[in-house]
Amino acid sequence: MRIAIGSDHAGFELKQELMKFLEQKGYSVEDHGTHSLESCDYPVYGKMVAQAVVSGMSDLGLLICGTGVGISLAANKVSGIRAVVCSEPYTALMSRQHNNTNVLALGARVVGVDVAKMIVETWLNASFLEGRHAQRVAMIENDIVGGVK
Ligand SMILES: O=C(CO)[C@H](O)[C@H](O)COP(=O)(O)O
Repeated sequence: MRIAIGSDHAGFELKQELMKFLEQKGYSVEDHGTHSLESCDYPVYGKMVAQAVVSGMSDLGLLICGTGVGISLAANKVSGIRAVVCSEPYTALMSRQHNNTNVLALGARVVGVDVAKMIVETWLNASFLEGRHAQRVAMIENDIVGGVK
């Protein structure tokens, strides 16, 4: 599986840790930056990783900023992206099973390295349950709720 990863300066150190973790587990990781602790703008990395996923270059995306919020908002602006911010594994699991999320965002100022690894592993090992959830995700994708677009 190919994973696109990106962060701003606040998420840089956690990104480096998670890249090592994922590579050790045999994932192919594409690093979209940032590449240092120098202050930078999270929307740039959110968009790059989102585009890698919707283009099919990567299967899933992993994003990290201080809280995970800004970078997930940026990713969710790209059509076809369903990004979730998680700070515990249960939401990560459900977001794959029920919402078919394709980007996971983490807050490096919120979760420690070990919890982050647990969240990432849970998310990657889960899969979409389809059934009733497919119809609901389609409503989001097509922006149709109650027949109103
Ligand atoms: O969490 C974030 C966005 O949601 C950013 O990482 C955070 O806003 C960066 O802050 P600063 O420039 O003060 O390091």
